[in-house]
Amino acid sequence: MKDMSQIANAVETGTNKISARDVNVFYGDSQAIKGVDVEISNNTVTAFIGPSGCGKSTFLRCLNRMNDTIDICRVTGTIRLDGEDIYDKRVDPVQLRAKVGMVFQKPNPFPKSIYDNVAYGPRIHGLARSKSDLDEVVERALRRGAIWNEVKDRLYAPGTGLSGGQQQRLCIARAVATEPEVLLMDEPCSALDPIATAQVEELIDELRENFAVVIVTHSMQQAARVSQNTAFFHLGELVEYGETGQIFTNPQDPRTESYITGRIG
Ligand SMILES: Nc1ncnc2c1ncn2[C@@H]1O[C@H](COP(=O)(O)OP(=O)(O)OP(=O)(O)O)[C@@H](O)[C@H]1O
Repeated sequence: MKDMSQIANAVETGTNKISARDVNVFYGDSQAIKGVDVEISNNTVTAFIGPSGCGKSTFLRCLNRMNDTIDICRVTGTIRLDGEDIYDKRVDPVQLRAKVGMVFQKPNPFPKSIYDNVAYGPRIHGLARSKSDLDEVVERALRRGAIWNEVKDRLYAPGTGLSGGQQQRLCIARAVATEPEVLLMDEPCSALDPIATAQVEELIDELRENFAVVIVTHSMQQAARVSQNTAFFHLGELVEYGETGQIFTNPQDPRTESYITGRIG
């Protein structure tokens, strides 16, 4: 078993955006995450992989305090964003989630127009001073979501009327509209067909220019295609963390090797 400081220091590319130390998560009496240490780099896609139930989504939700919304969930340890403890009592979780945006497994546009889906966050966070400001914010976000060309002539049509892949890119546009610094994606392609998946994967690669992206995926091929760093979780532990190429070609822990060769999971 690797020393935790070795795991924490295993990835040295880029600057660290998020630093987690000794994170434990409990649902009631049951422990879902055990002593996780990890550094998430800026301008990098970090993939969380591991068998079903190993805690990937639970740990991802710690990074923007989405677990706060689950009554029986308790988080201990320290998670810092740019050095600031995100669990400090003075941190407003709503402001935090504007900085650390999230995209879910199933595209979940609001029952509003395409425009209003994207404008929602900037409006509540006061990011636009006028209608023309807001128009610009919406256009920039839709361009970053790689969906502008498909929707620019129907901005006032309902977001729910788009195809699944378009809805997911709309949700990505909605998440980036508040100018977050980190984008968390929980299996963002699992409800999409291969063409829409390829479009979203291409988009993820572009997004890392501006954000730290963390993606939970069941697909090792996807992790290999989109990420620079990979963290392998097993039974609530972070077993191995390193450059994606190294994790897939030269894993150091036998559990990682078993998973990537299909023997567990
Ligand atoms: N809201 C919840 N209440 C109670 N237990 C939960 C809750 N959410 C997750 N768990 C438990 O925590 C553990 C980790 O679950 P989690 O969903 O984080 O794993 P995962 O690796 O993301 O799984 P999957 O790949 O299947 O989505 C599991 O044992 C799960 O049953």
